Amino acid sequence: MSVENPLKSGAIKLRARGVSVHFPGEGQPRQALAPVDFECREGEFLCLLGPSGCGKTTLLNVIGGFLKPTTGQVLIDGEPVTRPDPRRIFVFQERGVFPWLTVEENIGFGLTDLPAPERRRRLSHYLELVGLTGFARAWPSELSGGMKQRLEVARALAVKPDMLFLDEPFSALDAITRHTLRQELLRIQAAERQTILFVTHDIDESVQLADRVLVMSSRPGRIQRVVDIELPHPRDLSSPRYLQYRDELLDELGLAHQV
Ligand SMILES: Nc1ncnc2c1ncn2[C@@H]1O[C@H](COP(=O)(O)OP(=O)(O)OP(=O)(O)O)[C@@H](O)[C@H]1O
Repeated sequence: MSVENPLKSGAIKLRARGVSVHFPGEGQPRQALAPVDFECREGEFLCLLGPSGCGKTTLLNVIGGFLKPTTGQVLIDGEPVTRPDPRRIFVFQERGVFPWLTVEENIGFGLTDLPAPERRRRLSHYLELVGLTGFARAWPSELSGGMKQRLEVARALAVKPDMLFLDEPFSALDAITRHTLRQELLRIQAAERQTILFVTHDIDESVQLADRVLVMSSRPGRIQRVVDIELPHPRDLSSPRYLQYRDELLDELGLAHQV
């Protein structure tokens, strides 16, 4: 079945052109990222998929303005990225929430400039969106790992970022929680129409979530292939088309037919 992807004609939000990164090494600099070129459209869910050490985080750091590339540039809304921008929010696996603030204080952290009624409205909207209503006054230490991760997503969304970057946000969680949070992220994205760049080394995660998967290979990291996942949501994880995409990506990463 072929599903026309409306994102294919949307405006380009992010454009990476010839982005490469060398880190200083013993002797000569080590190339972590070969020149990469890609685009991400408004409202798209793009996954960067690749093995450990292929440069996914390095690329994300360049896109976020935390790291200057050795060559090339990243443009967001046509503007070169030169430094971190509070309109673009990162969610990392280990970054965690602020343990000294309650759930609602965590979500409200970036909202202090808003008038009180709007702040209250956002707090209750995002508490509800991530299923934490009833835990507003709880401390992070009273939450499970999955709830903390939902809190982190709520905190990121509450400031209404124009892009969301997620670096393996669910990888420390158990398989069931991970699966649930992926569903929730998709539900939230459908409601909020966020543009999302999601880093993962999990093939299933990428097929379950992405509109497009950029498959990366290592040493130096490069974009090996771009795969459009033309499946409607919610995705049936046992459908022949789903399994076909999964096999295709396994094959692409050289993991097919291994025992
Ligand atoms: N600050 C740094 N200095 C030197 N080398 C670095 C630095 N950061 C990353 N590297 C190297 O760059 C390469 C890519 O690392 P990166 O963390 O981007 O990979 P990754 O794909 O995100 O890996 P993982 O999935 O394990 O998080 C690795 O070989 C790593 O050792």
